[in-house]
Amino acid sequence: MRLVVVGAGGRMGRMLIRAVAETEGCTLSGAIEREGAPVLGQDAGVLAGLAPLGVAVTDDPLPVFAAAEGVLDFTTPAATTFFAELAAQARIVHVVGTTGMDEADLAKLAAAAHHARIVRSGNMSLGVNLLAGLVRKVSAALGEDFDIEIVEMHHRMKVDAPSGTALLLGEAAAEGRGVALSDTRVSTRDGHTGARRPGDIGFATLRGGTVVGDHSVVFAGAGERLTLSHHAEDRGIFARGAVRAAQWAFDRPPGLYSMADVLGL
Ligand SMILES: NC(=O)C1=CN([C@@H]2O[C@H](COP(=O)(O)OP(=O)(O)OC[C@H]3O[C@@H](n4cnc5c(N)ncnc54)[C@H](OP(=O)(O)O)[C@@H]3O)[C@@H](O)[C@H]2O)C=CC1
Ligand SMILES: O=C(O)C1=N[C@H](C(=O)O)C[C@H](O)C1
Repeated sequence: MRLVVVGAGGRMGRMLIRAVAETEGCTLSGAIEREGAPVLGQDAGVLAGLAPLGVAVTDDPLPVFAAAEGVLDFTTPAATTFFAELAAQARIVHVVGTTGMDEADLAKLAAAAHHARIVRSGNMSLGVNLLAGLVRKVSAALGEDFDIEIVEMHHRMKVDAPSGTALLLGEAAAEGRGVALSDTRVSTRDGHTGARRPGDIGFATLRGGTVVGDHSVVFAGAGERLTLSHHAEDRGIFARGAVRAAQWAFDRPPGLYSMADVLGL
């Protein structure tokens, strides 16, 4: 499968180039960065710490998308909505790992999915998607006597909060209870907050150092506490998940899919 990596110079972009190069049946057919990026013109393989792959990083996605079968996109919400339109026009698979997208961004992805095969997830790892299933079950089993708090920590460069993974886990917890996360979500607490409202799903965000991604879902009851956690140690888990998602989506009809669909969970 001929795959393009957009945001090629980023932390995930470089991991994605490596994952494509290491996956049998996949080739890197293009690498895109934004206009003016310092890595333009560099060989994508060298950029990712590999031998040269003969693919130069460019800021012109049109000819690159036209010659590809899929695009792996871990960039920014603005870039992802732009690439979604191009991927839909080119009728290629679009794997979206970008987080921090708002309702308007998601509506644009849904529109593009009428023509494109889009796989989107706040976390492309097997472990987190299994964890989401466990959270859904535990949340359903325990009910509202147990308060749910989601704690996440990421590296100091992360720009969005709560993380896409925390929100994915929050959605799973809310589904387990049969409620909407939008009605129960509490993402900030400061000052005299009053007592915790029954049924709230709380989020706490920590940022610092080089943490790849830690998530815990705490179920706190009267006299006991259950915690389900995932610790990402290497960004390779997200990159390999993204390549797997692209291969899975190759022969699917247009639509918006999740990593749970890819993994058959
Ligand atoms: N779903 C998942 O499993 C995972 C999701 N993520 C998410 O992926 C996203 C990226 O994370 P990370 O790699 O750490 O971030 P980085 O900032 O390191 O990488 C993003 C890259 O995209 C580039 N970029 C921005 N705009 C454009 C554009 N218009 N065209 C081409 N390239 C562009 C940036 O360039 P520049 O810096 O020059 O602006 C940068 O190189 C985040 O939203 C993060 O939360 C991360 C890991 C796993
Ligand atoms: O920005 C990151 O680094 C990560 N982002 C994703 C998120 O927002 O959950 C996934 C992973 O935790 C790393």
